[in-house]
Amino acid sequence: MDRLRIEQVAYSYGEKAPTLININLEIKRGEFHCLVGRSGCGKTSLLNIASGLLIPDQGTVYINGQRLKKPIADAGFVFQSPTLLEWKTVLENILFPIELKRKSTQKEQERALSLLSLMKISDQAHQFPQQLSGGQQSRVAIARALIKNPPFLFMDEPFAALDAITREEIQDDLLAICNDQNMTALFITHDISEAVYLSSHVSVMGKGNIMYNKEINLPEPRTLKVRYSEHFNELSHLIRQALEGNNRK
Ligand SMILES: Nc1ncnc2c1ncn2[C@@H]1O[C@H](COP(=O)(O)OP(=O)(O)OP(=O)(O)O)[C@@H](O)[C@H]1O
Repeated sequence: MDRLRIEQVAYSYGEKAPTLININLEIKRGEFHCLVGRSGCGKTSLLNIASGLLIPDQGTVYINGQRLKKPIADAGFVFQSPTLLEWKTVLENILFPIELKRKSTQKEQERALSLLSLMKISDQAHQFPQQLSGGQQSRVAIARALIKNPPFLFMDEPFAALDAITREEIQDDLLAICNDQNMTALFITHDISEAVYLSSHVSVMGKGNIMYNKEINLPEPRTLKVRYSEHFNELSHLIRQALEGNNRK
């Protein structure tokens, strides 16, 4: 069972005041967990600790009960900027995490093609990144993160640069893949609606701490109807209040 548990984690950059003070968080297999919080409160630092890119000064991160001491093997990452290799085609970019170490197999190439199809960019397979729109580039970055069928997906504001409609479409496609593959995801966003729509759980961070946790018990699959429902608005309002510090866990 792929499960991530963060226990009493603290972290400081050098001599600076602590960035993370006392973080406790559990993400079970198949959960989609969003982190929201004001700029500079420590979301990226927490994601880096959760994925093993940073090692905490105090406390422990457990993966399936084992203490995490290095980056999680084969975790998928997507960042705000798609960071694609300009001299490689879309298909080559998606296969790159494999080709970095060895030649990809026929099965892996088929998986890349099926991810292209799921991400609705099959027609762009042999194009280069600069020939794609921002939304298409984000889709390539997601497909690349998924090529090794990772148990964990870490995403740091991956859709921040996209227009509202493109963003909603990619959210639906991402959710379909995560549900299909029972992926465990940690996702950072500044957008409350995005957090509520995608998540099974939302955590609101204050400065260095998690101030509020909310299970998002909206119906699955998430649809346009869910997005405009009264319950969706109530949940968004609760998160908003928590961000303003008016709502404690
Ligand atoms: N490599 C670093 N060296 C020193 N300080 C850092 C480093 N990375 C982050 N910080 C500091 O840690 C604090 C939290 O930064 P972090 O990027 O984790 O916040 P965030 O909530 O993700 O912000 P944003 O929403 O703006 O991306 C900030 O005060 C930042 O200046």
